[in-house]
Amino acid sequence: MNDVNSFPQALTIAGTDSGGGAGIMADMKTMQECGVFSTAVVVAVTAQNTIGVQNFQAISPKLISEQFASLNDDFKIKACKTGMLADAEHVEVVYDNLKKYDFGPFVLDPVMIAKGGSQLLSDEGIDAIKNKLIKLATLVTPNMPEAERLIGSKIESQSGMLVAAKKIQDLGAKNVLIKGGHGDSEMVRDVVLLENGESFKMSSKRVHTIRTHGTGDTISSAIVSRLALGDDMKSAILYGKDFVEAAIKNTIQVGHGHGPLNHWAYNAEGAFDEI
Ligand SMILES: Nc1ncnc2c1ncn2[C@@H]1O[C@H](COP(=O)(O)OP(=O)(O)OP(=O)(O)O)[C@@H](O)[C@H]1O
Ligand SMILES: Cc1ncc(CO)c(N)n1
Repeated sequence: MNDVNSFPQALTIAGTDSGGGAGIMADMKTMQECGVFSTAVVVAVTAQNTIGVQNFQAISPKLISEQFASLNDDFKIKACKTGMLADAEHVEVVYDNLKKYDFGPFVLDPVMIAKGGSQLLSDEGIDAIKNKLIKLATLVTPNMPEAERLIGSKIESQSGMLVAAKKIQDLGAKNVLIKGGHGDSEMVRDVVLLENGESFKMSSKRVHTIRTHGTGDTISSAIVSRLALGDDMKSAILYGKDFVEAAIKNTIQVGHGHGPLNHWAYNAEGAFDEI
């Protein structure tokens, strides 16, 4: 008999972006391009575009748990990630559900503030991630301000990024990727610390563009996709970096502000040169 769940399936647990460039929308577009079937637990709905977040509302914890149960009843999720979680109550309900079900390796993207400056997670929510949810994480992927918030101090240098990664690992995450997209240095540097103690950096030339909406969602979703396909953590992270780099470099002209990435680009590099 055919196994109804033989096709690789991944899950994003996050907020929607009506503008299509970040959150669940960026996650599902990325997973689609990476060749996995994507599913979603909606934690919050934002009214958002490339200019900013105009409003958001979190979904009731009951309905969030019902979404988890629906997925568990019918799918075989091979890897999952979280994005925008809104507040402490919602971090807690996600924690409870991730403890309850086996959805494979868990990538925690500790989304705190959108590119336009809006706060997408309350201070209590940040504490709940730091004290609880992070302990379930196979990989955590903070950007620089998020990493600083998690460790409670400034990161001043590249060696400081590795020290910070170690402190974040000590909070309970198995593997740590600190993303270096923020700032204006000519080179963008991400730092990785793996479960076995191996560390490495991923460097690329900064693309001078304001069209960087959803970079973090995109790299974490590409990593989750590769984990769902069976990659080891290091290969999945290296793939994620290549995927997001192509998506940033091959700009598409959409929206008036922090425009979305080109999620087709990795699979079609060169095809967008004339657009
Ligand atoms: N301008 C850029 N040029 C090249 N690479 C970039 C640029 N901005 C971000 N990146 C890369 O994109 C990935 C995501 O990094 P970033 O620090 O932007 O995450 P983020 O702040 O979580 O994103 P967001 O909150 O918008 O989703 C990293 O691999 C980073 O190196
Ligand atoms: C819903 C949502 N999730 C994440 C981000 C961060 O990219 C955003 N701007 N909006």
